[in-house]
Amino acid sequence: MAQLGESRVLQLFMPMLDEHNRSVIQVASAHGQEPVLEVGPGDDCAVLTGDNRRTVITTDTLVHGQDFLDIWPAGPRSGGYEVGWKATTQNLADIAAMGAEPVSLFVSLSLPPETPYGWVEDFARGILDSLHACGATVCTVGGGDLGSARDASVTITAVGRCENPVLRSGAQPGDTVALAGRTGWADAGLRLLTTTGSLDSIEQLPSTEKERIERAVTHQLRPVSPIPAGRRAAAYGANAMLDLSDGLVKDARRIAEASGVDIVFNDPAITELARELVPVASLILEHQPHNDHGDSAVSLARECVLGGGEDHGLLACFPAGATIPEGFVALGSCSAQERSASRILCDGYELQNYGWEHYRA
Ligand SMILES: Nc1ncnc2c1ncn2[C@@H]1O[C@H](COP(=O)(O)OP(=O)(O)O)[C@@H](O)[C@H]1O
Ligand SMILES: Cc1ncc(C[n+]2csc(CCOP(=O)(O)OP(=O)(O)O)c2C)c(N)n1
Ligand SMILES: [Mg+2]
Repeated sequence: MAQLGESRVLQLFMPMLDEHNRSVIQVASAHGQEPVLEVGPGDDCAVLTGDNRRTVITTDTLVHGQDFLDIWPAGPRSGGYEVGWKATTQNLADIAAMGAEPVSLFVSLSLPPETPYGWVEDFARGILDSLHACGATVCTVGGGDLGSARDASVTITAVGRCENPVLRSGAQPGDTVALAGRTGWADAGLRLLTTTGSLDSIEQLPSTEKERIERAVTHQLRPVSPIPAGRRAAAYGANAMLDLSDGLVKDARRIAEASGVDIVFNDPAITELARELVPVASLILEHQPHNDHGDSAVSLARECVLGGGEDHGLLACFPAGATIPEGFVALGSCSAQERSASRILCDGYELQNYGWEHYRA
């Protein structure tokens, strides 16, 4: 990067973004939609054209050392491709969680000068491939910024459009609580990447187990959020929704507190979510025998499901008796808040202290 200079670095990946934007605008106009990006990268600002819908905007940052590692202890890397992918998914999920359609991304990238220039090409490819994998079919890249920093970091701002935003505060007693996408897999992947030593040994495992372990690692490095499910939830009348970034219990509590309800998960639904993770948990335990909730693979799989962040599934509350849209699985229901603070329960027990906390000592 230091040898190329800023404008040559931009020239490396801008054609890729311009081509993407042109094809998105073509797809949008073929569907009778107004092209949302009137002026893309290259001027002082992007210009987005309006339609009658509301605009939703969010921003999220990934920092080397805190959110990803260049080389993980178990061997795999988070290069430009993985960082671009993950930053994109994380922002798309927040847009989808409002019941909105992502229409443009703004990408601010700070890199150490010694970063190899291939990194930024991979980064741009990662953004575009995440858009594709998540089903964000009409999302352009409106622009961004390049800078240098000792540690790599990326901040993406995403813009979306919707008719009626689905907030966290609308859940009602009696609502069905349902999940689209996954929970627990990215956390299992993080544990595999950081604590199990080399992953070479998985080559000897039966193919179904090997496939699950690879799936967990992939969910940490390149998470996929079911973006169209957000708009579907809104169309089916969802009262509240958010994306799971910090863990099922912690994020469910955000809906519960904002709405003034309790949330009660069904134990069999949670057990079912954890089932496929049990063999992955076994491998983690071979290398790291203790966890906060006991030391059996079953309890560790459950801990990942309840407390693991970064899968960016969508948790939505649907009115009692409403049809749950395709792609969502019912996990429980909302009930009237019984105490002074909202509670998250499962099978009569209160669930506490699960989830990711940035400033934990
Ligand atoms: N530095 C900040 N300035 C203003 N608002 C912020 C800041 N950091 C977070 N927020 C707001 O606090 C809320 C929670 O943030 P966050 O946990 O990052 O959301 P999410 O998990 O959906 O990405 C969001 O509405 C966000 O806009
Ligand atoms: C090196 C490294 N350490 C720890 C983690 C785990 N981790 C980092 S951030 C996070 C939670 C989600 O991130 P956040 O920025 O809070 O997302 P938001 O809630 O803003 O969408 C988790 C589980 C990681 N991915 N990489
Ligand atoms: Mg969110």
